[in-house]
This record gives sequence, C-alpha cells and structure tokens, in this order.
Amino acid sequence: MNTVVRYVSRKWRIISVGLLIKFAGTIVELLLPWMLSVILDDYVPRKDIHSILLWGGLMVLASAAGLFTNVFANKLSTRISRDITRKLRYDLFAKVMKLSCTQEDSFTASSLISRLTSDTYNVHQMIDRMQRLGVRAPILLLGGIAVTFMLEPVLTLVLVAILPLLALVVFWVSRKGVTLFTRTQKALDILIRRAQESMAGIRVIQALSKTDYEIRQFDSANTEMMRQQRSANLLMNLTNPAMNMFLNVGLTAVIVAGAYRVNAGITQPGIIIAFLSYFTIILNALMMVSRLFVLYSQGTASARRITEVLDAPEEMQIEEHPPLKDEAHIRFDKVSFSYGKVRDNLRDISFSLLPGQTLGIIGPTGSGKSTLISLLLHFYNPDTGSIHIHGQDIRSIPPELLYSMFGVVFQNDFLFAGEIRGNIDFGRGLSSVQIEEAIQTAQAEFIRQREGGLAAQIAPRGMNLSGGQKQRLLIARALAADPDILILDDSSSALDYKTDAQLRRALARNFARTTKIIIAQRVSSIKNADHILVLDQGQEIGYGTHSELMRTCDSYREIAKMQMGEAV
Ligand SMILES: Nc1ncnc2c1ncn2[C@@H]1O[C@H](COP(=O)(O)OP(=O)(O)OP(=O)(O)O)[C@@H](O)[C@H]1O
Repeated sequence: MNTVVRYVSRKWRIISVGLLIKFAGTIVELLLPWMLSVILDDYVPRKDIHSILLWGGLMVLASAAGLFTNVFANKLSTRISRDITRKLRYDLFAKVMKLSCTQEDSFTASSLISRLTSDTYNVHQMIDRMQRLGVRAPILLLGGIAVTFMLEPVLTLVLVAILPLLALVVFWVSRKGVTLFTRTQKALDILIRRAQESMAGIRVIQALSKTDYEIRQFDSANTEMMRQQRSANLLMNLTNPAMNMFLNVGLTAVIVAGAYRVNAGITQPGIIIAFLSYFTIILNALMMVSRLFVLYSQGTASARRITEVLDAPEEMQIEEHPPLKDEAHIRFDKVSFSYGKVRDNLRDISFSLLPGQTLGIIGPTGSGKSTLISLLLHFYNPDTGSIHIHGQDIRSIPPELLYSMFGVVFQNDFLFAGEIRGNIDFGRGLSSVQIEEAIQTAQAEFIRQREGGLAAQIAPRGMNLSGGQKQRLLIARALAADPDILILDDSSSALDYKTDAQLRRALARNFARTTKIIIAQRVSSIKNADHILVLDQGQEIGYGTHSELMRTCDSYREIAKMQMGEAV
C-alpha cells in the first residue's frame, strides 16, 4: 500500500485542489435541508412570500453549485487516477522486463499479466473512488450528524447510538475483504494461465481432439474463479442490507420519538422533515463509506500484489570479478546449475571456444542444452563454476553490453505481428544492406518472392509462415546486427537437408569471425563444428570433433549411424 501512497503523493497539489472543490460542494449540499427547515418553520407559518422566494432561490443556487463542483471534482479525480495508474502500470511493466528468469518462474507469466491488468485496474478504482467519496462521505456523515445535533440533540442521540454497530460492520468487511479479494486475484491468475495455454496450443488441441478436455479444464478454473468471486461478493452484498437494517431501526425510533415531540410541542414539523432529510444523507454517506471500504479492501489486495513485483530485489546484479588473461572467446569452467536446487540440471560443464569457432551441442531432450544457453546469456547464475567471455566473468558484464554481443534464435522463438522488415530489424535501426545480407545468409530469399517483400505482413506468432520460413526469418534476425556470438537453439530443424547445408556453408563463409553455438538434433547440422559437446542428463558424455566422437562416444556414434547410415 505504501507504494500506491508514494505514487499518489507525487500528485498531492492537484489532488488537494480537487479535494478542496469537493469539500466546498459537499458543504453547500449539506446546507440544503437546513434551508428547507428555515422556510418551513420560519416563513411558511408567516406566509412571508418574499423570504420564501429568496430562500428558495438560494436553495436552487446552492443545488447548482453543489452539482457543478461535484461534476468538476469527479472529472479531475478521474484524470488524476488515470495518470497515476498509467505511471504505475508503466513502472510495473518496466520492472517485469527486468525480472530475473528465476523471479519470472516464481511469479508465473499469467500472474504477471493479471497484476499488470486487473490489479492495476483495482488500484485505479480505489484511487478514483477515494478522491470522489473520501472527502464527500465523511463530511456528509459527520456534518450531517453535527447539523442534526444542532437541530434536535435528543433525536440525534438515537442516531448516534447505532453508529458503533455500523462501524463494526465496516471494520469486519474491510478485514475479510482483503483476504477474499487476494484469493479472487489468484484464481484469476490461474484462469489467465489456462486461457493463454489453450490459445497458444489451439491447433494441437484441435488436432488431438482434446477440445472437450481443454473446455473442462477451463471450466474448472472458471468455476473456481466464480466461487472466489461469490464469496467476496457475498460479503459485500451482506454489507448494505446489514447497514440498512440498523439504520431503518434507528429511523423508526427517530420517527416515533419525533412525532411524540411535535405533539408535545417540544419541536417543530419543519425540523423533523429536515432531520429526516439529514437522516437520508447520513444513510447514503454510510453506504458510501462501506463501498469505500470494499474498494479499499480490493485495492489493498491488488496493491500488495503489485508491490511484490515492484519491490522484488534485483537478483542479477553486476558483480566485481577481476578479468582473466584468456585467448578463448567463451569459456565454461566447471559449471553446475539446478533450477529447483533439488538435482543438477547441468553438472560440471567445461569447454572453451576461440573466436570464430563453432560448438555443436547434441543430446536427448531434457539433457540441458537450452539451459547451457540460458547460463551463457546470464538469465540465471551458475550454482558453481564460472563463465567467461574474452576473459571477463559474465556476472561482471552489464546486461545491455552482454546482450549486444549475441544474436540468438531460441527454440520456439516467436515473431511479432507486423512487417517482415520490422521483425528483422527489431527496433535496432539496421541498414538495408545489413538486412539484405542477413536474409541471404539465412537462406530466406522466400521473402523477396512474397508480395510486398520486406513490407509483407506477418500474422501474430508468424501463423502465415511455414515452420521453415519462420526459422529462416528468425535466423536472419539473429544475424542482422552482425553479432560476436551466434546461438542457434534447434533452429534449423524445420529446414530440408539441402537448405540446412546451404545455411551452414553461408554461415562459415559470411560469419567466419563469429563464434557459434549450434544446438541440433541432426548430426549433419553440427558435423563440421570445431567442437561437439554431447550431453545426457545434464552431464558431458562426449566432447571432441565429429571423427573423435565417432571413435570415443558410443551414444554419439549410435545417433550418427541411425541418422546418416553409412554416410558417416
Ligand atoms: N524454467 C525451468 N524451471 C525448472 N526446470 C526447468 C526449466 N527449464 C528447463 N527445466 C528442466 O531442466 C532440464 C533441462 O532442460 P533443457 O530445456 O535445458 O533441455 P534441452 O536439452 O534443451 O531439451 P530439448 O532438446 O527438449 O529442448 C529438464 O529436465 C527440464 O525439465
């Protein structure tokens, strides 16, 4: 909540102006029933038409002033809360972009999406309503009680007697509300995750006739969300009737006592009518207060979730490490890593590559190939061992500098909806020559044959491209900025053998100075690499050139023979 207060306090001047206008309008509104009582009790009995018209005119003016100031202050509060939420959402998104992979894994993507969308919306609602009702409701409540006290102290005591009961309801609601709304937001996280996964895998789901299964899964998340919402709404829906009941009991007592006092000549009918108007104002003010507490509970639950992300520590901080004298471009030294710190996903991996050399990595699924790349890109810190680039420990290299060295195609990498040129350039301001050369090396000439060429549109996630076209476009993107290090993670698997061979030749020819790490399932894709690392269950089971491994590594020989027969 402190985070939200910090954002709100930056706008304290304009907020103060809005609240002041609201204050003035509410005071004017509060005077209306009292003016009515003056007309009814002082001027109507005397048939003083002049004063009645004068006071009536004043009442019309006061109503108009109340209406105008209220509308103006409400518009101002909407603008302020919109600006605050925009900044909050911006900072939250910027923070999400800087989270370490471990933090992303622990928050989960779906939860981050709901924090960015529905949680910020809840905070927006809270800030907006607090400005609209935060001044108005207490003034109407306390002011109403004060005026009624001046008009009729005895009847006001009846009203005041029920206030502790109402306070109890409000207190209880706000305490329970935070827990219930936190649970609702968590259920929303799961619902978003389900929807995201189903959308991403819709083709597979349809192809495997798993549509009904997915619908059932979604329905269960949807039902859980509804269940949580129902609990929260039940609490909120109980609030108003409970408060109404207490107030109606009070109102009945006031009417009975009021009638008795008028009959006894202790008070006047105009005062009782004004008193009843104030009673309605107080009742509405209490409803506003209870609504405020509901929004406060919801906003607080959401603000906590937002703060969790904003206050997440910077895990991948730059560390001081003295540089080594090293002729290697990339060096892994006894690197071990585990995602859950239960068992090693990579164990004791060492290798070094000179500038321009190529490392091929091969191994069964889940053997740790992509994990090794994630460590090289410093997405995670190794548990033990170290990784150096040109003798500098990657933990001591600022992220922007580190990432500028790489051209990467991840496994299942994605393309954005938009022009082909934009997808290759990726906001880096590359020249046409760089883009053309990258397309040529990536064997992506199909782009020229498409209508519109580089200006042709790509559908979301590259849905209007074949698997092989997507991969070539992604490779062109990785090559376009002429990187020092190129990483291709299983990114030529959809290419036919001929195109794959042409790609390798073009890479060797045009990017001879670039150090390359190529993860592949096909032996033919890495056969000519300077070094090949064979992984199994996170461990090195072979390292050397193709011909060395054919002699020394049974698994490698087996894979090669299976794929290439006698051609090996
Ligand atoms: N973010 C993660 N959190 C927890 N475990 C993970 C994560 N990513 C990968 N793993 C686990 O780490 C191991 C190695 O995964 P990795 O993706 O590196 O394998 P891989 O060799 O690249 O597999 P493939 O060839 O199928 O892409 C696997 O057991 C996998 O389940």
